[in-house]
Amino acid sequence: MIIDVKNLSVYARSKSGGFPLVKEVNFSLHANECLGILGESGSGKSITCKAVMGLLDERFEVQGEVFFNGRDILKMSAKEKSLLRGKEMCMIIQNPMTAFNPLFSIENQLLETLSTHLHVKDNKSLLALILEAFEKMNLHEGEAILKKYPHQLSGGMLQRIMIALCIALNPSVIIADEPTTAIDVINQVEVINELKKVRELFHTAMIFISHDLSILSQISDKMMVMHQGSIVERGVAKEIIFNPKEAPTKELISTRLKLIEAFRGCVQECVC
Ligand SMILES: Nc1ncnc2c1ncn2[C@@H]1O[C@H](COP(=O)(O)OP(=O)(O)OP(=O)(O)O)[C@@H](O)[C@H]1O
Repeated sequence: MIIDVKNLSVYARSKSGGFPLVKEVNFSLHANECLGILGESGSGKSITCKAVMGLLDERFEVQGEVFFNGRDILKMSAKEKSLLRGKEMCMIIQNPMTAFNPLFSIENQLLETLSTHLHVKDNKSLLALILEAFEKMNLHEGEAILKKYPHQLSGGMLQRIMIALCIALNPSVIIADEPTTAIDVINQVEVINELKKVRELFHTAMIFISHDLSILSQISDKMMVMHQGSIVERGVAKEIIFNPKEAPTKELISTRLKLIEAFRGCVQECVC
C-alpha cells in the first residue's frame, strides 16, 4: 500500500473556532491503482487531496493520519514534505496559472524543479527529458515554449506543461485535480491516454478528481463520492456510475447526465 489515509478531518481555522471542511475520510491506494473522486463543487475533494500532499497551511487544522509508504506525512517536517513532493508525489492542480512563477521563464522553472528532485545537474540531459515529455503532451516546438514566460502561454498549454513536468519526474503517486478543465477536447483525450500509459509503464498510483463521468469511468478502478466533506459512497468506478446507491450520488449523476443530454440537444439543433 502506498497511501493509507485514516480518519482525515480538516477544519478551517476562524476566530469563532474551527469549521469542518473534510470529515473522517478514510481510503487507501496501491501501486498501479487509480482512485477517482466525484463530488459536487465544494464537497471537499481538493482540500482532501491538498491535505494528503501536506499542502495545507496554518489556516487549516488537519487531524488524522496520512501514511505514505508507512510514514505519516502529517508528522513530517516542512523539509521532508517538500522532498517528498515532486520526487514521490506530484499534484496537477486545476488552475495552471497559479502553478508557475510569473517572473521566470518556463525553462528556468522546469530545470529548477527537475534538478532539485532528480539530483541531476546536467541541464542538457534535463532539457532532453523535458522535450521528450513535451512531445508526449502534444507540445511541439518545445524549445520555443521553454523560452516563454507563463503569461505568454494559454491555460491549456500551461496545464499540459504541468502534466509533462509530472511525467518527467516519474513519481510514485500522481494526484490530478480536474486536470483537463483548461484543455480542449482533442488534447483531453491525449492527456488521459498519456496518464493511462504512465500508469501502465511505471505502476504509478493515481488519485483523479473530475466531474466528467466518462473520464472517471475510463481511468479509475475504484471511486469514492464526496458530499459536504464526507465520503457517502465508494466502490468500483463503473458500478457507482451506472448503478449509484446513495441519494447524493444519484442526484449528482442524474444532474450530470441531464447536462450531457441538454448539450447533445443544443448541438443537434445547431447542426440542423
Ligand atoms: N482557503 C480556504 N479557506 C476556507 N475554506 C476553504 C478554503 N478553500 C476551500 N474552502 C472551503 O472548503 C470546502 C471544500 O472545498 P474544496 O475546494 O475541497 O471543494 P471541491 O470539492 O474540490 O470543489 P470544486 O469541485 O469546485 O473544486 C468548500 O466549502 C470551500 O469553500
